[in-house]
Amino acid sequence: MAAPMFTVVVPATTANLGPGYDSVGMALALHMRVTVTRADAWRVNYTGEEYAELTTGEDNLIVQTVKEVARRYYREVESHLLHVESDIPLGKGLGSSATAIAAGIVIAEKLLSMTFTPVEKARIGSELEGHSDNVTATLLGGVTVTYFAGDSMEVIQLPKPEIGVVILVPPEALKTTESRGLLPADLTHAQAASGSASANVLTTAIATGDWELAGRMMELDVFHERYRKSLFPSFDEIRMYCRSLGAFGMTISGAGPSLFVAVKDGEEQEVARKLLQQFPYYEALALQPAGAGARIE
Ligand SMILES: Nc1ncnc2c1ncn2[C@@H]1O[C@H](COP(=O)(O)OP(=O)(O)OP(=O)(O)O)[C@@H](O)[C@H]1O
Ligand SMILES: N[C@@H](CCO)C(=O)O
Repeated sequence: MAAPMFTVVVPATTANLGPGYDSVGMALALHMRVTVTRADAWRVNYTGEEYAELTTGEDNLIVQTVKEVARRYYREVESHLLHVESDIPLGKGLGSSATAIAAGIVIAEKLLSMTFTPVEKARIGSELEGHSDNVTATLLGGVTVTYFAGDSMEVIQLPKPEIGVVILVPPEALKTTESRGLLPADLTHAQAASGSASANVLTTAIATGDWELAGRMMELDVFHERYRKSLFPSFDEIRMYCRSLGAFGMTISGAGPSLFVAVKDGEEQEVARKLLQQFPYYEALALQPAGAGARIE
């Protein structure tokens, strides 16, 4: 068998952070690793039971992304074996599909000997994912704030925040398409103005490191939370309990079903332990944000 050529490391993400719907994402120090080896046909090997359900041939999302990037640049790409190890829960609101797309973009860039700018990568990823929040954060790392509409793509990258993170992960996955299907087609002008205001303050507070304020804004979403939260057991009780523990804020992670809790740096283990004790339905992951995005190791 041929020797491995290179390994791509890609971070999980939490998207939206409340009112930053489809725009704000944060990379998390929880990773997928994809090792690439020359092979006669495309094949993907997954380690671990959770990922065993995924397709392993040309229809796999990582492979499709590699081939789509090559097609867009009128290039041919040879087939490879991809060996995937991931600590990222699948379909649980931690950007697993975005990590697959980001891995595909970075693999294509390497195999085709191309160099994309960060914004080019974010644009390709957003077009494939359909929205820009988690795919930009997983590609670039830190916190990313994006505007993506048609031909227009704007990206602001903020450094890794100095906070701790707790992610509450329930046992059942929830497809993003299903969760998006719960959202209304329209909001009133007043609702849109309120959502825009809380998102503006959220991102400015993150940029200035004011997480007390950012955490309060995380809980003032009008775009999606009220339509989704009934799917997540004990949502309001968890929010109240997080406040009693001194957390900055709690909201849905991405499209759910996981929940994202922002806490003071260094308090994530203790808050995770207490949340697990109180809400044993959820697994509690104590994490840190990640400064680096998808990269070759
Ligand atoms: N490592 C991977 N390799 C190939 N396909 C993947 C991989 N990870 C995720 N996918 C694809 O993405 C789907 C899950 O995407 P979905 O958007 O529903 O969840 P998510 O990305 O984890 O959540 P969210 O977008 O809310 O953060 C899987 O069912 C699978 O089709
Ligand atoms: N912004 C997306 C994130 C999930 O991919 C949503 O909330 O549907």
